[in-house]
Amino acid sequence: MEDVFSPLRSVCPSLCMWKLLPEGNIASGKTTCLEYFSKTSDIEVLTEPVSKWRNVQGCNPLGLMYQDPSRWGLTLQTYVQLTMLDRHVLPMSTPVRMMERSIYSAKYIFAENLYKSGKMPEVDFAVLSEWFEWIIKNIAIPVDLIVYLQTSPQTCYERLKQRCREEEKVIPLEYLESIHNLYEDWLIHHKSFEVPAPVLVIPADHDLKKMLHQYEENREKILMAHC
Ligand SMILES: Nc1ncnc2c1ncn2[C@@H]1O[C@H](COP(=O)(O)OP(=O)(O)O)[C@@H](O)[C@H]1O
Ligand SMILES: Cc1cn([C@H]2C[C@H](O)[C@@H](COP(=O)(O)O)O2)c(=O)[nH]c1=O
Repeated sequence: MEDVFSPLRSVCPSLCMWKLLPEGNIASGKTTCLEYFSKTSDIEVLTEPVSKWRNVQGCNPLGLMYQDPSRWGLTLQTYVQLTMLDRHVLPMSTPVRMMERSIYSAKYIFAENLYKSGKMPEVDFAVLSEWFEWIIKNIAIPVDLIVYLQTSPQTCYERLKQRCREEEKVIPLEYLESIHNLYEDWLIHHKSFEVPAPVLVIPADHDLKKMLHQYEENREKILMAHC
């Protein structure tokens, strides 16, 4: 797709090409956040390709992974990595892009969790890791801001049950606690992996009304802080 802003960018190189990633635990409210900002003009919103993860050529790697993580974890995570990369490299057609999660959280949070919990065999993790390292070394994946929706695992557990996605019915609270801890170590405590962009933390245990209020309060920081 043609980059419609390229003539202007030669005059002003920093011209508002702003890529931000809402990140957070499962059912923390990322999609709801994206839906809210999608009403703003000149923003492109890329939701997570969960429908692909639930149906690739008639197969459901997400469902298979939750049923038998040791057998299907690599299958799912390989496909998540591919579909995330595909989204990262899409040419931008608006000055601001919000992309739900990233190739980074797929690896640093979900693949890591499978491996650390003993559910991904070492060889699977090694192969996935080599793919990941090759990608981030050879393909530019620019990110300007991470918006971390910080929730308690308990809140996510309640929202997850309310959303009631068939594949996720087997998820226990402990799984959300592990994902939460990995996110906190990565984005808050800086204890695990390199963080690819500055992080804006938004407390996200609140009801929808308060969340929308917080999004408005942070609108400038979220959308255009660099311009
Ligand atoms: N602030 C909120 N308070 C209560 N329920 C919420 C809130 N934000 C989202 N939800 C609900 O929680 C569920 C998960 O939200 P969603 O935006 O899909 O999360 P994510 O995309 O992070 O998985 C949905 O049913 C959604 O309607
Ligand atoms: C990135 C990623 C996601 N998943 C799983 C976790 C959830 O069940 C869905 C995503 O839904 P959400 O409501 O947007 O959190 O996909 C995974 O297993 N591995 C991954 O890398």
